[in-house]
Amino acid sequence: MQISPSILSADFANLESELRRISNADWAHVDVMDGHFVPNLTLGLPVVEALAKVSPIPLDCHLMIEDPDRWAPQYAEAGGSSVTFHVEAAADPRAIARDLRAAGARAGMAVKPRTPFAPYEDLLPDLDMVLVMTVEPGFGGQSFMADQMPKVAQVREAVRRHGGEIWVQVDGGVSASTIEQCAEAGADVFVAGSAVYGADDAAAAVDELRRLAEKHHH
Ligand SMILES: O=C(CO)[C@@H](O)[C@H](O)COP(=O)(O)O
Repeated sequence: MQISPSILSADFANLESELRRISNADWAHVDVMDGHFVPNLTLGLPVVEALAKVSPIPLDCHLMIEDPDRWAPQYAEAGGSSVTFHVEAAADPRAIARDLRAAGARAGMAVKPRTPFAPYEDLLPDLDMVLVMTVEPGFGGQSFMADQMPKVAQVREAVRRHGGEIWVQVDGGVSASTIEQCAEAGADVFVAGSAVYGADDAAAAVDELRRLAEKHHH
């Protein structure tokens, strides 16, 4: 059970100190957006490289970009301990996952809300994490899509059948009022942006999310 606060809702002028506010979290979720795969533009390789040098916790890079086949391994080399690409943008998702592992990162594959998981189940042996988006990617602060919970349960079941340690991550609208249904459905890594960075005490928000998710840990 792990908490990965999204720095999309942090103060981008002070990212080093914003990372220190969440040093009790397991990961710092870094939203890389290219203005093409999603209609928003955030940061890229040089910023990830700089953050990796100062972050007290490992970086969980979520690539919302075109051509992850070309770029994803470079985020591992830049210091991303976990790197997640979108299957919708991938030409050869298995090759990306293998390249990520070869570069020393955990390999994550993300699916947007309208993308089914079943066609990609055979990729599980090459994956360390599946990210089920619970909003349309692109922006923080959107409403949680509870209709994605059956997909979370489906991924959890596939992971159980497959065996091994593959994490199931949820991202988008995760807060104190929605995290329990995610955990109940089978998620074990929780991304939360506005629920953490919008709180006066970000570390306390992380602790509270962890406490709520642990109630449903199975
Ligand atoms: O990837 C994304 C958005 O595309 C997320 O990481 C959001 O940034 C999460 O923000 P909240 O919904 O928790 O505010």
